[in-house]
Amino acid sequence: MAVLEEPIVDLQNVSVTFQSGGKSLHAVDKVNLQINKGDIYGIIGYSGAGKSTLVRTINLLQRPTEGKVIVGGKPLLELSNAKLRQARKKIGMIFQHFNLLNSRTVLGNVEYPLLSQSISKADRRAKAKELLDLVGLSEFEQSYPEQLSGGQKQRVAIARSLANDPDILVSDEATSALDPKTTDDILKLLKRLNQRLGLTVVLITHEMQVIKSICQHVAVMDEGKIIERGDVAKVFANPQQALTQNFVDSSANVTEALAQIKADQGLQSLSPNERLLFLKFRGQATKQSLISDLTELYKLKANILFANIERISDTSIGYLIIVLSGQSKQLADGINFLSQHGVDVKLLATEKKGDQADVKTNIS
Ligand SMILES: Nc1ncnc2c1ncn2[C@@H]1O[C@H](COP(=O)(O)OP(=O)(O)OP(=O)(O)O)[C@@H](O)[C@H]1O
Repeated sequence: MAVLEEPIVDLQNVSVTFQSGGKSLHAVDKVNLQINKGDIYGIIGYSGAGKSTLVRTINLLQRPTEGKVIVGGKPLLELSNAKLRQARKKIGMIFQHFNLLNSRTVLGNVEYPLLSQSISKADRRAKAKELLDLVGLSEFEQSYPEQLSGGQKQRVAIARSLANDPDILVSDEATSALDPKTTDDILKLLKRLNQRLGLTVVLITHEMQVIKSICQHVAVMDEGKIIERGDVAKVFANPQQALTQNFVDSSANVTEALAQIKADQGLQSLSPNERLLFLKFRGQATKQSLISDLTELYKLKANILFANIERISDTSIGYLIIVLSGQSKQLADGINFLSQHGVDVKLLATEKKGDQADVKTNIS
């Protein structure tokens, strides 16, 4: 759905400090975050970055130590308990482990949030059935959670989170326990709900694929702070922070390939006229035949150990890990040639000079 220029979530200077063992831990540190109505906003970071703590301030499941939490124009910290309860109903939440009631049927789980509403039993039932239909689980209304797969359980949790017609859905690692195909199905469902119901989705994850597949905007979090944010394609196509770059690299399986190459004994046989290189191509550089130019212009041979392309919106980032071999002057000239053509070149390993034929590596 179209994102409106109207913040539905407005966190101003929000901090959460925990006291443990006589020490203060700044789980969230003076964060400002505005999320517009209709957006699908992803927050990415490694474990412990503060993502859960931050999103839990949106419905005051976690009260901030300082700052303002304004949701739908209302300053939540200033509301009476009754008004806060009403405001919270407009913020649905789903979790990694679904949090379903095992003693209740699927239908019973979806009806549960409506029990405190003053609506008739028939209307409550009709609403729950409608929601189960929306998430594609009508046939399972009399089943119990333990009879369902992980993906189905998450669909029940999504239906339940929609019972009070929320404006915002907060997803706390909702796909982390699911396999890739089921993850994809759940993300598509969230996208469909965003488009059909105009639901604003705020999701946290440690996986870039999740962000790439449905989010319009992203914030990268580290040590309680947002270190980079913006349009998903812009942030990931041109990361300004090393951590953001790490997410892009691991999404392209580069991190894994580097670890494998490091562990590989074949690396030990690098000879003095060989260089192990990590090349990153972006923009124009992905469209040129630079590797074959190395052979023609510098008589160098390139043995490709790993190749991949990460597509982010209309930008491609190419990754190559190669062993380049040739005479040392030409190796230096060839590497220079690549750099001059906009390729990011990292020398991963070279034979160590001296008596021993050890390999010196830069793979981190
Ligand atoms: N109730 C609490 N009391 C004390 N420390 C806490 C509490 N909740 C979270 N923390 C700490 O705050 C920091 C941020 O935790 P948080 O769960 O928000 O991170 P996260 O990015 O969501 O990571 P994860 O994905 O592992 O949950 C961590 O160091 C965590 O141990």
